[in-house]
Amino acid sequence: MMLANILLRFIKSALPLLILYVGKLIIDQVMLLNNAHNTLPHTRVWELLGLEFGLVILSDMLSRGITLMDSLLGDLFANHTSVKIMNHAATLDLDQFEDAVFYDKLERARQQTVGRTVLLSQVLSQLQDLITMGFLAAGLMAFNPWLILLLLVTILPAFLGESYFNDQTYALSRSQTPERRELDYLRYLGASDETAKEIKMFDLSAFIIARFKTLSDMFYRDNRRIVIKRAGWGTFFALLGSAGYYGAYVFIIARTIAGNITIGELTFLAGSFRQLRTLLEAILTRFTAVSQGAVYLRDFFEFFEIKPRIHPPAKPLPFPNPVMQGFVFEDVGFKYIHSDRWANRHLNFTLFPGEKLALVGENGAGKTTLVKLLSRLYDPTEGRILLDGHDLKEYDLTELRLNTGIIFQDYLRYQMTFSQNIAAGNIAEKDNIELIQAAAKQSLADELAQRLPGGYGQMLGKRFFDGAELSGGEWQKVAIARAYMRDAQLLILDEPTSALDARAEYEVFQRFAELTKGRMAVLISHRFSTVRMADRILVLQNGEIAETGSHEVLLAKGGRYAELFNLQAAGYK
Ligand SMILES: Nc1ncnc2c1ncn2[C@@H]1O[C@H](COP(=O)(O)OP(=O)(O)OP(=O)(O)O)[C@@H](O)[C@H]1O
Repeated sequence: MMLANILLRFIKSALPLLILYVGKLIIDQVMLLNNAHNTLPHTRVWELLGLEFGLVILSDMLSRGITLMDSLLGDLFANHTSVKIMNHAATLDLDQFEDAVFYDKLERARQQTVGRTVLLSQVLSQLQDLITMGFLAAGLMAFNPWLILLLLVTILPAFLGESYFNDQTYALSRSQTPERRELDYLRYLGASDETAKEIKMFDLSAFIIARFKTLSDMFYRDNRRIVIKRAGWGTFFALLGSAGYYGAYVFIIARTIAGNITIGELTFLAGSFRQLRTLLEAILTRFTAVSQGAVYLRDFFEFFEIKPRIHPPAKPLPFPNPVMQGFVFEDVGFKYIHSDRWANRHLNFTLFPGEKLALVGENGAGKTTLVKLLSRLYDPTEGRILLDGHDLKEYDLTELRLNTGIIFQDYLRYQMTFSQNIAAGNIAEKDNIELIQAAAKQSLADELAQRLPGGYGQMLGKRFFDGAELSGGEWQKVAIARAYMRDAQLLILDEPTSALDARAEYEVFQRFAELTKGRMAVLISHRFSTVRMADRILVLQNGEIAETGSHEVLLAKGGRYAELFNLQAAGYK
């Protein structure tokens, strides 16, 4: 399609000169026939007119074909780049997403797919117009080369001016990316199904709108400065261009009056000149758009230059099945990107095959961070994690993920069907309805599906038509089912039961214990009724392990665990 587009444009670029030249022949012929003494037949002039008509029709048809291909190519380009961005984003690490600089890049790259679809056709049009100009200029050149020079000298400042202002606009918009992100966020806060409840209750809309207005006014003021300057200089340069054009026109007319050239040549030259000027203007305007597009394209490529830091080894070890020795943490420490604080430090423990481990500790103690390290969402800043005697980094990442079932406290509520929400735990099995139902039974989500009008095909969430909204605990049951979708050797539940009622939580964990028999499991919970079911408990404090042992041992010890346990127990007495 691209090649056909180029070919059509190339053919079309020769037509203006041809049409003008045939026009010149027609006028010269008419002048000849007008001569009173002439007795020549009229056929030639009609032939020429027919030829011109044919050329104009051809030019029209070529234009249609080019527009059609531009629009098809533009759509393909937009789809292709969106997919490329999503694919690349999928390869990147979790901590890269948690970085504001990265987010800005992603945001700017994303904008390219929407805003730059016409770039391709603009570049091609630019080439086409340049070739047309080349043809026209060759015609002019035959007459007087100085005219071309005059035209160039008067038009050049405009090019330079435009490219200067492009850089300015780009620099400004680049510096505004964080604020633009905030603007988008405010727009979302101000009008979205997820935020409406709180915004209404706390009456925050005036506050949000005021902030939005402050930011958008600031953008307006910054942009206005450049736009006004650009308009001023643009007008001046355009005047210069027109002066050059009319200077040349005066010259041609003078020569015609003096009888040095024919009327046909006058129309040809004046026509070439007018077209050259129109073309130059078009090229100039497009030059702004193309060079703006080109500088923005840099963001696009910058995004693709970001490479993930966590990658699979060249020769990965096969994932052990079954795991024989378990996971060993050797003095593991971890700091989040841009943070000076250790979120985890000096972690030394083993997760044995078949063991149920519970992590307890106050908010921010480092429990979630520990399981993210265990599932290799992050690599340790210091120390290492071994699986069956080999560093976790030596295993294939995909296999490791497949062998780890993890449900986070901030799991996603997919605005998809009930069964898709469960299948998210192992999307390869999305059509395996038996497996989905079995997983739902384990997590108590099955009863819920029976009550929904659409059953397993019921759309969940409020975003799409006919979606059913679930309660917090109901969503959790659906999310927990995801953990049972894969035959993972390590299951991690990071507090996904906090919204379950007491009976449901008890049942969920009973089943969890049964189902994970022989497999490794890590539970994070603030409810000691749940925690005490674990074989062993790690008590985390400020990112480090303060105590470890079974519920009974830790209670008898009378340390931190006993203190937290008694605090909670006292509330129930
Ligand atoms: N993505 C992140 N970027 C930077 N710092 C983080 C990030 N996530 C957590 N932290 C910091 O790391 C520390 C440990 O957080 P973590 O989420 O592991 O705690 P937690 O024990 O799971 O807490 P909670 O009981 O509240 O879930 C906290 O002080 C937190 O501020």
